Amino acid sequence: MIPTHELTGMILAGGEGRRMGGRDKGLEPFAGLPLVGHVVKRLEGQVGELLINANRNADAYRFFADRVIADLVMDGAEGGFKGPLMGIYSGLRAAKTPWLLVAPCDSPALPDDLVARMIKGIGHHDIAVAFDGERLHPVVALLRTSLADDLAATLAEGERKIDRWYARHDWCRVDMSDCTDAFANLNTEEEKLRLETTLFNSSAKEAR
Ligand SMILES: Nc1nc2c(ncn2[C@@H]2O[C@H](COP(=O)(O)OP(=O)(O)OP(=O)(O)O)[C@@H](O)[C@H]2O)c(=O)[nH]1
Repeated sequence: MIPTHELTGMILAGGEGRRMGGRDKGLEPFAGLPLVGHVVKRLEGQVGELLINANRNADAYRFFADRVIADLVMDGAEGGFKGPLMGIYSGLRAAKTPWLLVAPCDSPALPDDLVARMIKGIGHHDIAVAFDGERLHPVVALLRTSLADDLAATLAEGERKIDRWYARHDWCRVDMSDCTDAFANLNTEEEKLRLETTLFNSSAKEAR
């Protein structure tokens, strides 16, 4: 089992948010909190250091994390916004622990016991990826930070697909088919409104 002090948490919030009009999705107000705040609640206290990976508004994100990191520049040729695999790489390099747990900023309903499930599910593998019963969620993953050099080489080859990089390694799925709804993510204003209503309704039901 991976102890908390050997695990860094990182919330990916480095995207362009094009489908949200170019807004910084992690800072979008959602059910009373900036979106990223909901994901912070799922991870805090269950990881050692908590990082947020963001390519803008670092000052705003700093409030929510121990450290804010931007995407690394590869060979002086690339800046941010090159996709989430670049964010994962930046996290693998920034983490001071043997393990990194990654979660996206735009999934506010992730399970409260996400960290425990991922730790239990990884067994002796090097990468664990959440599986909702139908699809994999490559940005919900637990990884060995010693994979950073390999990922650097893979990025240098031009690879940007997360699942293709995982497939080169000893990886496993972590079954979360009992909580498919937890992986709802929001990309557009419409999805944001719909999910906000769903979440508010469900908490109202729970309160009764
Ligand atoms: N670090 C980093 N994270 C990214 C990048 N692109 C996407 N992400 C993150 O990956 C997760 C999924 O992102 P998407 O919804 O596919 O992309 P997005 O840029 O947020 O939104 P769109 O531009 O509408 O596709 C989110 O947590 C994003 O913040 C990137 O270039 N760098």
